[in-house]
Amino acid sequence: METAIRLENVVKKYPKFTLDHINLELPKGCIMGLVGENGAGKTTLIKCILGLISLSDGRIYRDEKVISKKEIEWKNDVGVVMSGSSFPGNLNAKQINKIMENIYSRWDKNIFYDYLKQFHIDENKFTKDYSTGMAMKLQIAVAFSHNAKLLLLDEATSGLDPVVRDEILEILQNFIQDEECTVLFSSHITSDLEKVADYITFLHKGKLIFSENKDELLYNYGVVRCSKEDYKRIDPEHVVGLRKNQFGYEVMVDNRIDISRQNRDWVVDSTTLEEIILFQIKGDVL
Ligand SMILES: Nc1ncnc2c1ncn2[C@@H]1O[C@H](COP(=O)(O)OP(=O)(O)OP(=O)(O)O)[C@@H](O)[C@H]1O
Repeated sequence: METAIRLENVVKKYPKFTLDHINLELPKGCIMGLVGENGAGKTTLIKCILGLISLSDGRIYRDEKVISKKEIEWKNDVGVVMSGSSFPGNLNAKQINKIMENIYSRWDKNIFYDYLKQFHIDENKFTKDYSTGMAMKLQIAVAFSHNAKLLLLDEATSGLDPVVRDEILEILQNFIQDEECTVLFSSHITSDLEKVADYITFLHKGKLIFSENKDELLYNYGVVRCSKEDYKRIDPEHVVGLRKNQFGYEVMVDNRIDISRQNRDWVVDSTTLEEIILFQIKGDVL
């Protein structure tokens, strides 16, 4: 499978935080969900890819070429939605359309106006009078209207109601029908990622914990509910998290099928992305 973006030993150091030697491949034609607790480094990673911040070390490749900030094509090829950023308040969507026509060589006014209609955005309303959801929807409309090949969405669906979120997930799935198109999508709404992501990348305190195919992840991971004695019989190599409660141990393992075959009387449940993350972040010390 071809790679859209590759990070090689990427380090970004801030005084109290380090994005720590990230090696990551984003395959073309896929949606990758980026998860992690507040402050895990998701936005920092997206900003590194966009070249908005300089790297302390490492390299980022696009189509196997090192990304240079000066590349004009790169700007045309990327659609970006960052939570917290917005258009100047004294502009309306009509004016934004004019500005974008001058910025993006492949800007498509018709697509933009179709999204405005779909998202119920009044083209004459100034963005200062938008609700949070509307401001996000406008950013999304812009990101989708210049025939980008890569979409980088940072918390793009936060603050949106379930109906609009669903619409956006559907748009993302349609977008990657073109095998040249790729999405990196950070979100705390793990159910959204479970619905649409092909890969899940998990950052924790600036480190990459895993980047895996979502279906394999959900197939392989599971929770064993057992006694302390049984817990000791599980290969520690496969234990990714542990919770103790009054009834015994809950152990997150990454070889659910093997364990349930080997121990037919054990309770081994399938799990969710949210559980996998919670076990890793909040699990008891192994
Ligand atoms: N310009 C900066 N100067 C210093 N520290 C920074 C800067 N930008 C980000 N950080 C720190 O880097 C860490 C990671 O922040 P980042 O925004 O990447 O996390 P995140 O995973 O996107 O979090 P959230 O889910 O809350 O958006 C945080 O501790 C943050 O304070």
